[in-house]
Amino acid sequence: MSSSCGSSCSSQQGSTCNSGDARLAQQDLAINRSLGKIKNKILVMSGKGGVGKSTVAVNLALGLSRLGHKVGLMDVDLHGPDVCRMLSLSGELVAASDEPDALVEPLTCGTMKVVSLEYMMKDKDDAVIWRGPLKIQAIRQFVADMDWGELDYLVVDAPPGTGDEPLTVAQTMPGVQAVIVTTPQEVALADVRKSINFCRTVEMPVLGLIENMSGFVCPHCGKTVDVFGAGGGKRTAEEFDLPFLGAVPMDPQVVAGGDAGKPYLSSDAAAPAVQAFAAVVRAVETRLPPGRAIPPIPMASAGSCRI
Ligand SMILES: Nc1ncnc2c1ncn2[C@@H]1O[C@H](COP(=O)(O)OP(=O)(O)OP(=O)(O)O)[C@@H](O)[C@H]1O
Repeated sequence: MSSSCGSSCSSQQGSTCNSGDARLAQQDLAINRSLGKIKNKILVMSGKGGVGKSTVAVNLALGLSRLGHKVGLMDVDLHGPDVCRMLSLSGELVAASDEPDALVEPLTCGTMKVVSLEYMMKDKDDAVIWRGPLKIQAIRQFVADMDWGELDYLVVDAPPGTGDEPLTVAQTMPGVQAVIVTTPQEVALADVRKSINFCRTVEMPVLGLIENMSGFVCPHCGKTVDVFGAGGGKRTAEEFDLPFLGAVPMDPQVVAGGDAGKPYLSSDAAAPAVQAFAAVVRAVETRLPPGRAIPPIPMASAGSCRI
């Protein structure tokens, strides 16, 4: 971490650097302690915006928790933090005690622990104009200061692209694996290839690809209309020799659910997209088994949510 000081520190700056280094080293310890209790970390990312990454992150976390796993969900998408809105989750993040180094309790939604960088903003409608180092520090602090407890899965929702947020997650969370979300059209697939190359560069394994908005199943005749084409996600997965975790069709209920703060997995279980999401959740569970499953303990909800 001393590299952040540069080599031209004056002696006075040097002492600032040293105290900064000590603080970072202490934070590293806290991060390691926090992550040591988390069995699997999943970063949900996409090359392109609006492909359904937050929708996938929320429903994947919810699906895994419904299978009886202990799940945490962390939203590090500072520019469009949607996770709490999608869960109708409100409440305050509070420290467990008055001690200066007390851990902060995440919000709870059913048995899920949820944290969003949204809580770093004074006004939730403010635009975030943060430079890289501030974002990096905020994410590190969110990992270090949260009382995640023991988790089978921590699902992290990152903003689109390969910027500071996914890079910080990849560098801060050893063992984290990427789930890459795409839509079937070629422009989205071109960006997915960049995401795959990013994962290779930072040596983050790719757990698999998901093709979202993969056709629209007509509720009247049951016929599938390939609005954005179909099969591109699977082809890209094959091209890069990566697992394909499944294709989720378009369903207007996904939008309605997201806007109403009711996660899609809670809608009609017979809907093709609900079944497709459930299959994706099972594919993730199979490829990334939780190890020794810890029976879920229902937690008192610190906020309110609609799952
Ligand atoms: N399978 C689907 N069928 C219909 N609508 C969907 C589907 N998946 C996502 N959506 C809708 O598409 C919009 C974008 O989804 P979402 O916010 O999850 O994307 P994102 O990739 O996280 O966006 P951003 O780049 O802004 O972070 C939302 O209105 C969401 O409800």
